[in-house]
Amino acid sequence: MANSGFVFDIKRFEVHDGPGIRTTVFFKGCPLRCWWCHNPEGMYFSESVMYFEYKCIGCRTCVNVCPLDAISFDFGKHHIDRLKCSSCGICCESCPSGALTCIGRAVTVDELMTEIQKDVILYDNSEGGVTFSGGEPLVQYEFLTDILKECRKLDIHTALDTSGYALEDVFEHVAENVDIFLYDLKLADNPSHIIYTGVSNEPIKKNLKMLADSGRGGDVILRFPVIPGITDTQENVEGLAEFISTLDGIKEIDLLPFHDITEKYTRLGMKYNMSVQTAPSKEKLKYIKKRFEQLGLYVKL
Ligand SMILES: C[S@@+](CC[C@H](N)C(=O)[O-])C[C@H]1O[C@@H](n2cnc3c(N)ncnc32)[C@H](O)[C@@H]1O
Ligand code: SF4
Ligand code: SF4
Ligand code: SF4
Repeated sequence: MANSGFVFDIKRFEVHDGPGIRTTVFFKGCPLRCWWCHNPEGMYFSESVMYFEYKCIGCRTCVNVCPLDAISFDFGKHHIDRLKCSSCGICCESCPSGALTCIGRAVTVDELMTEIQKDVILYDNSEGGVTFSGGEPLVQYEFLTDILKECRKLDIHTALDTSGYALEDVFEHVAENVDIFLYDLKLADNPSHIIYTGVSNEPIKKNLKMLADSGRGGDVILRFPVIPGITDTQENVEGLAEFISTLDGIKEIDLLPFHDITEKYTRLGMKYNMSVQTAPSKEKLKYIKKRFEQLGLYVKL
């Protein structure tokens, strides 16, 4: 039994992560590397050091305390050598202005349940609950299962915001304790999926098909990130429509138009692969909406 897990955020009063008012718990770690990911701080399992330039007062405390000499000022500009950094967190603790922040912390099942239970009244009044997102929550499947079981005991509604990328038996085991799934579909073509996310889409399709075949299609809300030039092409939309049409019971797909987060990647010292920084056009969204409506789906935008 996993008594603790690693999370990077807990947001209360969320209204976009499933029905009603919800608390969203963001798990650290993800096996995918989607080019457009707006939560890059969730990709790595270790703590992520974020640097906010506008808060830095240039005191150089961080340079002096770093045990690995990973911080320097190059021509007056703060620099973290990410290859040297071990994410020990000492610089974040010592920074007087909050310019350096360490993202990610361990929480026990009890601590997380205490946090989740703070808003039980709101969940009850709004038919809401708790959503597990990330990163990819399935990576910490033992911890996730423990939390899901606790929520079920207390009759707290649960949603799993997932890429669906997991071994079949792991997915099946976790799914037993989940009320609804916010299940992402990104790219229909496998070679493209590998290029843009780093992994095959086969386990993702298989796990979704398994849910639909077991009569749980009605518990699935599909999510489609509309990424200009990558996922919003006619070829991809047709490919996904073809796959979705083989799934029983699914009634809804939510379109998530691309939004740019270049700044977050800069603060994390990570490379941002997206060359396009604009949202998809209204015409494109209209076309995609119409195409999925033709499958009899309710399309939320
Ligand atoms: C960050 S992911 C976490 C859950 C899970 N790993 C997944 O991919 O579904 C949550 C949602 O954000 C969407 N998303 C990620 N980056 C985005 C971006 N730049 N613009 C719009 N949606 C994005 C994903 O497609 C997914 O539906
Ligand atoms: S987290 Fe630790 S190793 Fe990394 S830069 Fe800060 S002090 Fe140095
Ligand atoms: S300790 Fe904080 S404020 Fe001081 S130089 Fe480092 S990042 Fe800037
Ligand atoms: S699967 Fe989700 S969390 Fe992981 S990189 Fe892709 S969008 Fe980000």
